This record gives sequence, structure tokens and C-alpha cells, in this order.
Amino acid sequence: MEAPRKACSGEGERSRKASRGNCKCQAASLCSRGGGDCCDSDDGHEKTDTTKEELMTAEPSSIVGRTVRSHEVVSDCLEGDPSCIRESNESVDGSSQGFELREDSAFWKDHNVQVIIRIRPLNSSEISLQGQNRCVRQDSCQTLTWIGHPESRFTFDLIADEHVSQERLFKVAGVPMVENCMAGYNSCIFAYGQTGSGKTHTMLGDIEEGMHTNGVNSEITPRVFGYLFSRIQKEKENQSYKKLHFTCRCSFLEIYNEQILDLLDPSSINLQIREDAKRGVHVENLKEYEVSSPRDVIQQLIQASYSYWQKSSGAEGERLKEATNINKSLSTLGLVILYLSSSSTKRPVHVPYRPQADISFAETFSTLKFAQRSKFIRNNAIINEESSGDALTMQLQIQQLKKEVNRLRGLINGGVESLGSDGMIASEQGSPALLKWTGEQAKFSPLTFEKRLSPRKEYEAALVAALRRIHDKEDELKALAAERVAADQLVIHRTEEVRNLKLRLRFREDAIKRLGALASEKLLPEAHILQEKEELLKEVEVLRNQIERNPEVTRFAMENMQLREELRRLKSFVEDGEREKMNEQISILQDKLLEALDWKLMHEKTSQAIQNHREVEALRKSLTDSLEAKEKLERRVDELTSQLEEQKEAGYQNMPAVSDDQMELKEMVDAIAVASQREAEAHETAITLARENDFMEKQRKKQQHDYLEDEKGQDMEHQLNEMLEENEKLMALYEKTMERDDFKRMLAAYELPQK
Ligand SMILES: Nc1ncnc2c1ncn2[C@@H]1O[C@H](COP(=O)(O)OP(=O)(O)OP(=O)(O)O)[C@@H](O)[C@H]1O
Repeated sequence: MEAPRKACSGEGERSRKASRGNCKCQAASLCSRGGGDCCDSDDGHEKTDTTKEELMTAEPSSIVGRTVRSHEVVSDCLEGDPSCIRESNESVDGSSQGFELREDSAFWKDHNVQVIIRIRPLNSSEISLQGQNRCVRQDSCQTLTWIGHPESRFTFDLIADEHVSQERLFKVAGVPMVENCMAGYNSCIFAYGQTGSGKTHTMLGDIEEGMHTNGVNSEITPRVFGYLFSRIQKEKENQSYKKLHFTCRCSFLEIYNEQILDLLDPSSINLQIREDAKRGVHVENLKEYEVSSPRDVIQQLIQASYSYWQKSSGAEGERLKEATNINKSLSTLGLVILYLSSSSTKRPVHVPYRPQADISFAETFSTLKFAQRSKFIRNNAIINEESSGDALTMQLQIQQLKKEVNRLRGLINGGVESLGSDGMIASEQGSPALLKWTGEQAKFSPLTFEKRLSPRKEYEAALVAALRRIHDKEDELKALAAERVAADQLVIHRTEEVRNLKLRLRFREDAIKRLGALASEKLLPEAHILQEKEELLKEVEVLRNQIERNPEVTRFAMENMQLREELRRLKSFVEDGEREKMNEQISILQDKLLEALDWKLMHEKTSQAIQNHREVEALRKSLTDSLEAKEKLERRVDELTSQLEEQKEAGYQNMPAVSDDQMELKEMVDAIAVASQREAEAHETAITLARENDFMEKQRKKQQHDYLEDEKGQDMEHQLNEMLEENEKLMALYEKTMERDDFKRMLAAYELPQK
């Protein structure tokens, strides 16, 4: 519906409303078929479109209304909308009834896209085919369920059941739209639905009857024009002192088989859609006729309808072409709606369903989905409006925008009348349909608007860009804040690490002190080890705490620190002659190490030597005892041997059982065995000692300490050599004895072990 052109012939005072009212208005209906279904009135600039499309059978048709407002933020609260009240659920014939629509003057005002579903009654042929079965069930004033498989629930702004009268529908949907137009906002209404679903009935009704204002069967279009002119009249009367003058013009066109036809001038065929900066998108050479009453509009409408029937030839091929183009235009419209809705959400809406055998089911479902998508255009606008952040951000944005507005106003418009704070520009971010009211230059078409008002377009684009910049800055701020938090965390961890490192440093210092004490023999090795262990446990605990607190950060921080330190060291290593210093230090450390080693070896050698000496003494004694025993034994062996020789010579073959001698011999052999064992042990020990001495000797030579000068050492070595010689003699004697046949025989006789 349109707001009439309103001119003020008074003093030139241009209130905001007068300024808006100075716009032209237009009502248009785009018909895919049949001029009788179309109406189009246009008096110039501001337009109200009434678009009608082919739709479906016994089931709902939808009315999509779009009002173009500058500053409204559309509420998304569909449930609880006071536009209707519920009385009862179902009538006896199974149809829903009792959801009474309530008038709401703000119906169009508060929403930029409204979708109304109208359910028509079943006709007689449908009843005869399917009885009272319906494919939808109304659940409330705003919700209905498509009773397919699976059932799908839909929500709309209003649902008019089959009992809703034409007049009621007009009051609910038509009147607020006219009021909206009178307030200066672009408006459009169109019907969509399957063929036979009731679009014509809803939008036009009985056109002839529409000639008589408020005819019971007349529908939205005639009623709207009737109401429009009454409102114009009322406006004139109310503001008679302003001497307002309204101009309304209308035009009617038909898009049929992809061609545009001027229904009020049938000779004008194949009109072209143009677009220029001044008028935006428009149909070139489309006639506009001034109208001053509802009767004028209806007359034009009837004339337009006749022009359709005059041209229709009804040829068969033409019908096919027509059907193809209808489908084409419908699918294009569907795509447009889909694009508008999904481009705002970035996610297309899809309600999966299974095709039904009954054709009405599928088509009804399709219509409901289409209508639902239309709703998303509006809903998305809300989302975009509300997605701009918290209150503080919003405040900041507003401040920024105000500044930007002032700046741009100076740059672009240069003194153009400033816009009110309530806003004359509606920016629906994210939606390609930037539908706006811009006062006297308003046009319905978004594209037209943008082209004709390029400075304002730039202005708005600049605003949008400014808003985007603000968002970007906000994001940057958030990122910085996050970085700061992370940095703070790191500082805390670093502090903790420093504390731990100090603790560890203290441990190390204590450890050095302990080593010093150990070196100067103030501390016993056992005590040192115990203390060292205790301190190390503490240090381990500190490290564990450090790691457990934040292993990741700590690890990274430590790595970082180590790398920095490494870098610093490498730098100074190269730059400050550190390499030379280090070489010096290494040689000093080497010297110190050698000294320490010498000292250590000295001490170790002395104590070892003392121990060795004692052992040698013990061995010496043991060896002396063994030698004495051995001498005795040798003497006795010699005696026995001579006895044996004597017996042999005397021919005494069998040894007499001399028990005392035998016992004595056994004891001797046992003693020899023990002595031999001792000898062997002494021999082993002597070899080990000789090796150790040899090692010590080499060390001593290295240290240039003439340990061999030590008399004790010499003596010990001497003794040791003697012992070794003695041992060798003993061993040789032992071997010799053991090799003797008579001794072997004796051992065999006494069952003694042989070597
Ligand atoms: N709400 C309603 N109450 C009573 N009858 C209705 C209603 N809606 C539609 N009808 C009737 O249903 C029939 C088909 O309606 P209509 O011609 O308006 O459908 P349409 O959608 O315009 O179809 P097409 O696209 O084929 O032109 C008409 O006889 C009409 O009177």
C-alpha cells in the first residue's frame, strides 16, 4: 500500500511528517497470469506493492507484507502476540475455528516483514474426494502443523483460519499497512500460493463489488484504496491549516511469459526494466494515471483486467509456454526469498519432508516453507541488529557512529537537512535488501533507492563501513585484552620461577659450602652424603612444585630463558673475547683438577700403603709359620722316605699297619694341604699387592713424588719380593714332593687327595 503524495502549500514549514508525506506513492501488483488479478497504482515515488502469485488448492495461501521503515527493530516474539486470541479449537467439521484475529494498529509498524497464512475452506470437489481431511492443523494464532510424515510445525505472524472474514483480514492486515503508508513508509503486500488456494479471493475479491466501498466480498486491494483515500481526506481535514495537497498516481503492469505489458495501455508491450540514478529500478514507459478516489482505482483495475482478456488467445502452445514461465517466475521469486533469508543467516533453511501421495500435501508444505523463508528475512534483520555486542560496545559504537555521521555529513551532504536521531535510514546489515525510507525521495525498490540517492547511499555505506571498523577495533581490543591476560599469567609464572631459581641457587651454595667442609675434613663423608641427599630432596620438591604448577608455561619459559641465556652467552662469547677467557679458565681448571687429583692420590696412596704393609706383615708371619711347618714336614718326609727305602731293600712288600706312623703321616699330609692353601692365598694376595704397587708406582712417577724413596715402601717391597721368592720355592718344593712316586703311593694308601 502507498502513502499518497502530499504537498504543503503553506508557509514552507516542513515538519518531518510533511517532508515524508511529500513523497509519491504506488501500489503495484505483479501478476504471473491474468491481468484481472492485478492492480497497480502509482503516483510516483513512494510505493506500496501488492504482488500476487499463482498458488495452491484447498490449503493456505500466504500474504507477505513488507513495510520499509527507518528505525524499527522488529520484535521476534511471535508467541503471545496480542493480535489474536484463542477461543476454541475445532469445529464439528474438523476445521479449526476460534482463533480470533485481533486488530493491532502496530502490526506492520513493529515488523518489517510479516507473514500471514490464510486457510481457505474446502470446496465441494475436495470434500467429495477426501472428505473433511485436511493437510494442516492450526494450533494457535501463530502456529500450525503440516500433517505429513513427519509432521512439521510452522510459526508465522498470524494465521487466519477459514472462518476469518474478508473484513477482519483487512482490519488486521490492511488497515495498519495503510497507516504505515500514511506515516511515510514504503509498503508491499503480495500473495503466494498454489493455484486455487485463494489469492485472488483474498487480494481482489469481487472487483465489481469493490466499486462499492466495503462490499462484503471485496478484499484487501479495494478496501485498502478505500481506506487510503478516507485517510487522505481525514489528514487534510485534521491539518487544514497547512493546506495539504495529495497526489496519487497508479499504474498497472503484468509480467507474462517474461514480458512486461502495460495493462492500462495494451499497445505498450515488451516494456523494459531500467535502472538509473534518478529513478532507480523502474519500468520504462509505464503509464501513470492520477487517481483521486477508490472508484478511480477500481476503474483502472477493471480496465486493466479487460485488457488481459482481450489479448489472451488461448492457443495450446501458448498455455504450455505460460505454464513454463509461471513456474520460472515462481522459482525465481522463491530463489529471491531464499536468498534474502539465507544470506542473512548464512545458513539456508531446509525442512526435510517426504513427498505425499496427495498433491495438496506437498504443495501446501511447499507454500508453508516459502512463507517461512519470507519470515526469516525479518528475523535475520533482528539477529543482525542484536548481534552487535554488549551494552558497553553498543554505547561505544553509537558514540563512534555519531562522530562518523557528523564527519560524513559535512563531507558528503554538505548542509543537507540532518536526519533525526530516530533515524531515517534503516540499515539491515547482512541483508542484500536494504529497505529504507528516505523521506521525499523514497522508492520502494531497494535498488532504485540506492541508485537515485547515491550520496545517501554513500553516506550509508560509510556508516556501515564505520560500524564495521568499530567491530574490527572491538575485535582487536578483545585480542589485546586476551594477550594482556596471557602476559599477566606469564609474569606470575616468571615470578614464581625466579623464586624457585633463587631457592635452587641457595641449595647450590649450600652444596658448595658442604663440599668445602668435606675437602677440609671438617665434615665426614657420611654426614656429607646425608646432608647432600636431604638438600637434593628439597630441591627436587621445589622443582616438582614448579613443574606441577604450570608445566607447559614453565617449560616454555625455562626454555625461553635458557635460549636467551644461551644467546647472550654466545654473543658475548663471540663479541667479548669470551672464547679466550674460557680457554684460560679451562687451563686453570685443569691445573686445579690435577692438583686435587695429586692430593687425593697422595692421601689414598699413603693409607693404602699402610694397609698393604699390615697385610704383608700378617702374610709374612703366616708364611713363616708355614715355612716352619714345612721344614718339619720335609724332615719327616725325608725320614719316612728313607724308611721306605730300607723296607724296599729288605723286600718288605706289604706295608705293615703301623698305626702311629700312619696317623702321623696323615697329620703331615693335612698340614701340607693347609700350608699349600695358605701359600696359594698368600700368593694371590702378593700378586694383587704387586699390581697395586705397580699402579701406585706409576702414579707416583706421574706426580713426580718419589714415593719409592720412602724406606717403608722400599722395605715393604723388599719383603714382598722375598715373600714371592719364598713362595716360589715352596711351590717348587711342593710340586716336587707331589711328583714323587713313593709319596703318591703313600697318599693313595691313605686315600689322601692328590694334586
Ligand atoms: N477464504 C475463502 N473463503 C471462501 N472461498 C474461498 C476462499 N479462498 C478462496 N476461495 C474460493 O476458492 C476458489 C479459488 O480461489 P482463487 O481464484 O482466489 O484462487 P487463486 O489462488 O487466485 O487461484 P489462481 O492462482 O488459479 O488464480 C474461488 O472460487 C474462491 O472463491
